[in-house]
Amino acid sequence: MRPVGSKYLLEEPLGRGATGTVWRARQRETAGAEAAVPGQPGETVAIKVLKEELASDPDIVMRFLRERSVLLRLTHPNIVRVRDLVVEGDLLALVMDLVDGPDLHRHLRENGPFTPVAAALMTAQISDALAASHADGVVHRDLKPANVLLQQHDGQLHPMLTDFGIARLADSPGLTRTHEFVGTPAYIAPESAEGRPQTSAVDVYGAGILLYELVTGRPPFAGSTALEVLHQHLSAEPRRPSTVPDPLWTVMERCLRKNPAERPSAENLARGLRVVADGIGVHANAAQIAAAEGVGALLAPDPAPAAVPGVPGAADPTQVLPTNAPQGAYDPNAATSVLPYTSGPAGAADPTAVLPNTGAADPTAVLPNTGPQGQQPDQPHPWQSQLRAARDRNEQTQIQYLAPDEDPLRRRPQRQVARPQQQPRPAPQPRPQRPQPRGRQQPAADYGYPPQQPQHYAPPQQPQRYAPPAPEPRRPAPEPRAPRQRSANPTKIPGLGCLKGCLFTIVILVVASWLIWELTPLQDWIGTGKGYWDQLSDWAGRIGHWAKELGGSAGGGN
Ligand SMILES: Nc1ncnc2c1ncn2[C@@H]1O[C@H](COP(=O)(O)OP(=O)(O)OP(=O)(O)O)[C@@H](O)[C@H]1O
Repeated sequence: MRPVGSKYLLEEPLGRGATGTVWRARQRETAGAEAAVPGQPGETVAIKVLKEELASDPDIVMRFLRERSVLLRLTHPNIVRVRDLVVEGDLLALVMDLVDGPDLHRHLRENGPFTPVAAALMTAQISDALAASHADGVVHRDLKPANVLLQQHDGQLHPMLTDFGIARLADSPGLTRTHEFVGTPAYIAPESAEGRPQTSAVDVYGAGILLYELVTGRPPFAGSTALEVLHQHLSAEPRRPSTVPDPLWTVMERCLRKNPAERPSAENLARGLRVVADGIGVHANAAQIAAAEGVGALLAPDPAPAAVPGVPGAADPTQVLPTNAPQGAYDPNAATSVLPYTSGPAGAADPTAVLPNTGAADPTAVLPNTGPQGQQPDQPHPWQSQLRAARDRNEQTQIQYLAPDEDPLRRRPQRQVARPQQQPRPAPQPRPQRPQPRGRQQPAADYGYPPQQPQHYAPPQQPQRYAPPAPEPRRPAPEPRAPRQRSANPTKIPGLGCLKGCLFTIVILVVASWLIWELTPLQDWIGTGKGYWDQLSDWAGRIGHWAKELGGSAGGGN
C-alpha cells in the first residue's frame, strides 16, 4: 500500500486512463482545512494519480493549484465530488468520492443500447450536471460514456459525471509544447476541431453524441481513422437511426448542429429531454405527446454560453485526434489519449486522401488554426501544418526528378580530392515526364540508385519541402594542391636516397658492434684480447688471405 500525502493510502488500481490511474484508497487521517471533504480515518475513496508527465510539468502543477477551488466547489448530485487535491513532490492526485459501479461505456458494452426513454432520462441527468458546472463557469470538454460513472442505487442507475477539470489540466502549454494532446475523437465538437473559440456548447455537442450512442450503441460518426472521424464532425450530417422517435431526433439534431450558436443550453437540453421522455413512453397521454412533438421550441439556441476560460480560439487539446491510428484500428470509444499529433506510421490513412479538398470542408480551411496557448490565431495549427506537409510530400514525390547529386537525402559528406579543373557539368536536363499514378515516386533507379523508400513523416515539426530545390550554387573547384616536397634539396640525384640509407645503416651497425665488443664479455669469450679495431683488421686480413688463396687455387686449376 502506497501512501499519497500523509492522509491517504492507495489500495488497488481501479482503472487506468490517458491522464492517470484511478485507485481505490483509504483515508488514513482526517484531511486538513484545505480539503473540501475532510473525511474520516478508514473511509474509502477513489484517487486519480495523474501521470508523471503531467505531474512533472510546472505549468500543469500551477494550473492544478489554481483550479483547486473550482474543482473542489463543484458539487452536484450528478457530479463525482472531488474531495481533495494532493500535490507532493512529483505526485498530483485528485481524491474523489468512490463510485461503486461501472462506467457508462462498460455498461453499454455489456448490456447493449438503452431504450429511447431510458437514454433520454440518463442524458437529462448528465445535462443537469453540465448545466450546474456551466453556471459555475466550468466546461467539461471531455464528455463521453467512460466519464460517466453509474452508481447503483435502489436498483436504479444514477449517472455521475467525472473528470471535470482533467481536460483543462491537460490543456497545458507543457503538453502543447511537446506537441502532444489529449483527445477523444468520437466526441470532438466541430469548433474544437477547427480551433475556433470554445464554449459550453462543446459539452452540449458531446451530450448529443452520447445520447445518440446510448440509443444506437455507437456514436454517429465513425471511420477507419481518427482523421476520417474528425472530418465527419466537421462536414457530415448525422444519419437518423430508424429506432429514434421524432422528438428525440429533434433533440439530437439540435445538439449536433455544426454551428455552436445553434445549440441549446445544457439546462434547456435537460428540460427538453424530460419532456421527450414523458411524451414517447408507452403511458404518455395526449398532452405529453404533443409537448414532446413541440420540443424544438424548448431548444432555443443558448444566448449566453459559458466560455472556456483562458483558451481564446485555441484548439481543444482534450480532443485532438490520434492520427496515427492504423486503418481499421480506430476505436470510436477509445479512451481520451495523450498522443503525438504526428501523422501515422506506414499504413495509416493518408490525411490528404481522407479529407476532401473543396469548399468549407477544405482541410486547410477548416482545420484548427491555433496551437499552444498564446499562439496567434492566424498561425497554422499543428494539424494544418501536418496535413499541408503530408500533401506537399505527396506532390513532390509525384512530380520531382532529382539527380543524385542534387538529392539532399543522398548527399553524403564527400572527400574532396584534388583534381584537375573540370569543365562544369551541364545541369541535368529535365527528362520528359511520363504520366505517373498519383503519389508514386520517380524511379530513382534511373540514376543508378535503388528506389528511395517513401518517407514517413514524423514528427512534422516543419513542413519539409524537398522541392523545388533551390539551384544549389556550384562549389568552386578546389585549388590543385602543390606537390608535396620530400626534401629541402631541390636537386635530384638518382639513387642518392638509397646510398644515404645504406651508409646510415653501416654506421649504425659499426657503432653497435663496437659497443657490444667493448662493453660485453664477448672478446673474453672469443679469447683474442684484442681491441675492436685490431680484431676487425685481423679479420679483414684473414678474409683477404682466404680470398687470395681461393683465387690462387682457382687460377692453378686452370
Ligand atoms: N470516483 C471513482 N470511483 C470509482 N471508480 C472510478 C472513479 N473514477 C474513475 N473510476 C474508474 O477508474 C477507471 C479509470 O478512470 P479514468 O477516468 O482514469 O479513465 P477513463 O475515463 O476511462 O479514461 P480517460 O483518461 O480517457 O478519461 C475507470 O474504469 C473508471 O470507471
